[in-house]
Amino acid sequence: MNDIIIRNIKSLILPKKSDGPLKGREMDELEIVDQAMIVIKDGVIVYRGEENDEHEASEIIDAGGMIASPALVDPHTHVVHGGSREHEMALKRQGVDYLKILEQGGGILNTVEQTRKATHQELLDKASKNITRMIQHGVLTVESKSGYGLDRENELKQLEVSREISKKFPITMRHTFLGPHAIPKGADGEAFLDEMIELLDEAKDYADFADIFCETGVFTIEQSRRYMEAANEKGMRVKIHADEIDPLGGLELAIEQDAISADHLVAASDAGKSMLQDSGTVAVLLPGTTFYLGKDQYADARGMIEQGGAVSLATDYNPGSCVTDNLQMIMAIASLKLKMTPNEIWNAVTVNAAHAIDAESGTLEAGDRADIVLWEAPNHEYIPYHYGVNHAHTVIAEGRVVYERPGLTL
Ligand SMILES: N=CN[C@@H](CCC(=O)O)C(=O)O
Ligand SMILES: [Zn+2]
Repeated sequence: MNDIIIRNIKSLILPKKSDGPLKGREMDELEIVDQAMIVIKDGVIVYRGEENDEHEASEIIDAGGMIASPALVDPHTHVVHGGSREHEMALKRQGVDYLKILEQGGGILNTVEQTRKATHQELLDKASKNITRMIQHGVLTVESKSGYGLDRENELKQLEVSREISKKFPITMRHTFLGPHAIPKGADGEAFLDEMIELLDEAKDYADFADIFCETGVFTIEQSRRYMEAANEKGMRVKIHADEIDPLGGLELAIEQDAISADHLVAASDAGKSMLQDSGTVAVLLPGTTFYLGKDQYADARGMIEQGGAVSLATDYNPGSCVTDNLQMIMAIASLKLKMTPNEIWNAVTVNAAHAIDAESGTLEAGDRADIVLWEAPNHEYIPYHYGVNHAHTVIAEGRVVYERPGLTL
């Protein structure tokens, strides 16, 4: 006997299973099965496809004509941090630049102060609220970075909290050590980087990946290369915050260092974009950040896809440059500003996002974890179209309903 059958699914959205990320034209392919069902046993998929009468289960969920998909994957977040930075909103609107705020000791460094002050429990309680909202919005796989500690004690504290979240919630997590996220006030960049390279030996017991913020006034290409080489030598797969504001050649460096992902890429060079096709690096685009910083130039998703690259999307949830837990909002911005097609967007927040963090690919094959979302929407194109609201109605983690949208109490 199976545990659960989900019946009466209007359409089932199925990204294509593949060993690597979907690249170029493949990103526009999506299988849609109409009038579908999903059968689950012991938290894994037994069958998904056209509805039939061949299965029995102890529990039947009537999807009532909703659409279903694998749960979403958010492959770039800074969900563990202290404090908040709403006071920066006014500064930014007055035209003060994001990097200028950092240079003056604000921005990331402000969050560093607040994160250092916070206890483990305070960080856990705060991040739990964000994770709860992410789950309510249909996300069951999340990458989480450190980077607001900038010293041994506080970087490891962030990573410990991150690991505790994965025990507390029914989600899959990947943890990333982002020690070189900024240069602490008064510190020497080179000496600080040496410290962070040394810390990799301990961080690798807590984190799956090593990341660095390569940007003007933060870490140079040469420094980023030094860090990535050290991490690779220690057997850690690398990631990089690259070409977010200035075209430094971070994407080329990511590919040279066989990074699992290169993230941001708003100012990536044409040479870098053309190299994506033959690389194992996923371009993780964060258009919510461009939107939130009030900029006009977005990452060239079309150029990357048309040249055969693999593109993914993430919230980049963080307290300064993109304060949203809602990946559906990012799907809308990807449609409006990155000009990605609905199929590309769905692949970018499922299978390609999973490949960007080496997680299960979320294609609902038999044997896969039953992480599923029932969406109150007539079709998959509707979700990026009707923006800014939550379309997730029921979220199922490993075959268990963990969220159901509450109604009004009138
Ligand atoms: N750009 C660098 N790091 C984060 C922002 C962190 C912050 O502003 O607190 C990002 O990915 O956008
Ligand atoms: Zn980031």
